Amino acid sequence: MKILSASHIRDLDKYTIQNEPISSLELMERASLSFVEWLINKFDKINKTIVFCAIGNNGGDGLAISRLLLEREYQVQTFILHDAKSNPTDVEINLKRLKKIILVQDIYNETDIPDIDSDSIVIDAIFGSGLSRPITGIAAQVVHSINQSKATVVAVDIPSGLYVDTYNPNTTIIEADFTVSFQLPKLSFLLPQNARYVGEWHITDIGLHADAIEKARTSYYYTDASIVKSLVKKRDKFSHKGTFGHALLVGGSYGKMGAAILATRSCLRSGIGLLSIHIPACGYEILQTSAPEAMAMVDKEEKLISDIDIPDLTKYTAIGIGPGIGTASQTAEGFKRLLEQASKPLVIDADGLNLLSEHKEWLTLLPEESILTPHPKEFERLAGKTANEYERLDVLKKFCSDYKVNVVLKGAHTAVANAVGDIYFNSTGNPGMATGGSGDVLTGIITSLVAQSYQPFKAAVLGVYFHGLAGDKAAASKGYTALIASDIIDCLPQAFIEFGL
Ligand SMILES: NC(=O)C1=CN([C@@H]2O[C@H](COP(=O)(O)OP(=O)(O)OC[C@H]3O[C@@H](n4cnc5c(N)ncnc54)[C@H](OP(=O)(O)O)[C@@H]3O)[C@@H](O)[C@H]2O)[C@@H](O)CC1
Ligand SMILES: [K+]
Repeated sequence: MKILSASHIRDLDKYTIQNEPISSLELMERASLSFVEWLINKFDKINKTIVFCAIGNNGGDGLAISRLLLEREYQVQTFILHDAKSNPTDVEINLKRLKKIILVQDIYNETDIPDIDSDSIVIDAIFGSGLSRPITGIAAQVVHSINQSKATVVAVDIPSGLYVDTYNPNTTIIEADFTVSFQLPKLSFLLPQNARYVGEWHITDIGLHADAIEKARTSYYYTDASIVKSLVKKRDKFSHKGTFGHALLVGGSYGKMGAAILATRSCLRSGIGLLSIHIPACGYEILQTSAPEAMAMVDKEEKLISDIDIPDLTKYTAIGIGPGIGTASQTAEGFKRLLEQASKPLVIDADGLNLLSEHKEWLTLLPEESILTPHPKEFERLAGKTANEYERLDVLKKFCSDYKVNVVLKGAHTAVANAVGDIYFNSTGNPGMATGGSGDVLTGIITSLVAQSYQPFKAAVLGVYFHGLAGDKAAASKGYTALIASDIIDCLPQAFIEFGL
């Protein structure tokens, strides 16, 4: 799915009305109906709904939602906040329609704000994607009352006060439990700093013009199943193990062989043809017993990786390095030599990233299109601090462009960025995956996909998606608390099978 800016959404709205047999009023009705259907489906029992509207189109949705709920015999109280401007026509029509059924109560000042019962559902239809400045005045007081209440809050399209795609310095924002958004996810939903405002979010399809969505230019995407389907390559019956590449993984040190093993096992489970592992000598038996499908090469050092003196690097179709290697000076030397010798993109994780942030001058040695997989703290060490997560996206784009690399910035919606400024936010995964070794599993998956000749950025997008999907399948049987990294590997087959792979 594409993620569009507020102005693109406005254009899309206009284009749909001009090019489809639908009026703006009908589109408002369709959006409102999709919201009501979601709400009724979600809550078995609805005691009372309190709908707060302003006079933009988001408020118009609120008025139509009120009517649709009343028609379905739910108890509804509707409040409307006025400002000096006249209402847009569709809002005016919906207000008239609603006033025929119930009394719509005006809010002009603080005394007009109702008490909000804890067992009610508040529907926030104050401001939507047309918010153009921070909320002040009486609207801000309404937002505070809603936030202070114990009621369940469901936002229409976007929590009032939150911008679609830019940073909110002001904090007068609805803290919704749920957000039901129309057609496309909004950039703000994907940034952890907004989680407390957005709550659990859902998208409803309101039939905005598909061609216009297709043509809209954006650098932000939400990696869903349809994107994944368009990227994956099926195996044909004449393929042999040479077709699926030969990966090299460099990992492990004394006490951290587990990281190398996890990456090895996930790489094997992700379709690799052949896999060689370079490990410290102490890891030889561990590796041969826990992953007999892989070929082991040992370092001259017993407990750590030093030389990475690997003959004929060119025979490997991908190289992954980092899991469990530590940051000893001999390892750093070996890592640097690998950077100098490698001509194909590398996949770099964990201690590999720490070595890079300790030696930033090595960033220029990275082969083009390499994939770095930092979590936010590691990224901060590599690229510097940022004031907020919107700014971090800009820094992420610049970093990728400066060094011509791909970065997988890990998080709840992992962001995969490339050198031309595209960012794909992931849709799979769960909090149970924040567990030791999860990152090593991801390194193995991405290395495997690069080795199978997926273009590195696509390999990263797919790897992140399948890692999350396997994690979701693991969580379905193990739950979040008990989930461990090996469970993710165990569920990779199911994740691939879901896409016919
Ligand atoms: N996308 C789609 O296809 C569809 C969209 N639909 C719905 O439309 C919504 C977008 O509607 P919208 O553009 O009318 O914007 P919305 O947020 O309701 O109000 C903006 C109004 O408030 C004003 N205003 C702004 N900030 C303010 C502030 N801080 N304090 C006070 N006033 C402020 C602003 O005025 P101005 O900026 O000109 O001063 C303007 O008058 C969208 O979220 C969705 O719910 C569906 O109905 C159908 C399909
Ligand atoms: K809203």
